[in-house]
Amino acid sequence: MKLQMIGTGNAFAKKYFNNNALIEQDGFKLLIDCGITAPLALYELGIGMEELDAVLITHTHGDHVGGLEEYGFQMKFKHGRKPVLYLADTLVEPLWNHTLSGGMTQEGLDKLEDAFEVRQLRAGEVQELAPNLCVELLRTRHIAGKKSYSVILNRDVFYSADMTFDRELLETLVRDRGIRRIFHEVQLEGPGQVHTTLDELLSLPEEIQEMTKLMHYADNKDRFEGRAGKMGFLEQGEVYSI
Ligand SMILES: Nc1ccn([C@@H]2O[C@@H]3COP(=O)(O)O[C@H]3[C@H]2O)c(=O)n1
Ligand SMILES: [Zn+2]
Ligand SMILES: [Zn+2]
Repeated sequence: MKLQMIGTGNAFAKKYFNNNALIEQDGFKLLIDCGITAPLALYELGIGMEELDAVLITHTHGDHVGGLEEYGFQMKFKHGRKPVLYLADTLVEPLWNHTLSGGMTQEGLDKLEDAFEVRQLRAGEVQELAPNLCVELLRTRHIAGKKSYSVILNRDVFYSADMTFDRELLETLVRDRGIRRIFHEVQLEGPGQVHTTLDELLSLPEEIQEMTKLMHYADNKDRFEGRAGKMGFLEQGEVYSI
């Protein structure tokens, strides 16, 4: 499986695109999150939106879903097909009613299913998306009143959604569920009210830090090079074999 971050920035980053990940397995391309900057980020990498086989979203913040209107419209009006959209069953209603309906509603486009081939996922259930690619959503804490789902890929890679620190979850995933790689969001400075701080991640056991790479960071990330213990930073655009 290959991972390429089309962006590694947090919601307010200007040097980095939104934290969205392109997963490739046996030629199948899955984009995890499609934020406001995703159309430009893909364009700069030379990847056409029509090359994506599916998009999966973790939660309904703009840096994770803000590019879906363009994606849906490009696919409908330029390519004449509905793109496949994976999301938790609980996000279908808020994604359409609170995010997309304003821009996308028109005759014949009255619900999410009119614009996308919607595939609902239930947290805690493993679902095969393509040959040799399965995912499981885990509900993780981000902001009160906002549902957010992290992703387990092929049963052994944990990709965090935006989330507050959850030491118990991370330790359990590694100890009991055989997770061998962790891609985790990070807030480099300040209190982690809705995100996980670098200091919190630095308090994890070394063997967990060694399997962890950081993403969703602020524009001043370079100041923190060498200050992330055994963890490294994911770099935007680079292709990783995972
Ligand atoms: N209670 C909140 C809610 C949101 N925010 C900021 O808004 C951003 C939305 O995208 P995000 O990537 O989840 O990061 C959130 C915080 O920066 C915040 O700081 N506190
Ligand atoms: Zn975010
Ligand atoms: Zn968020």
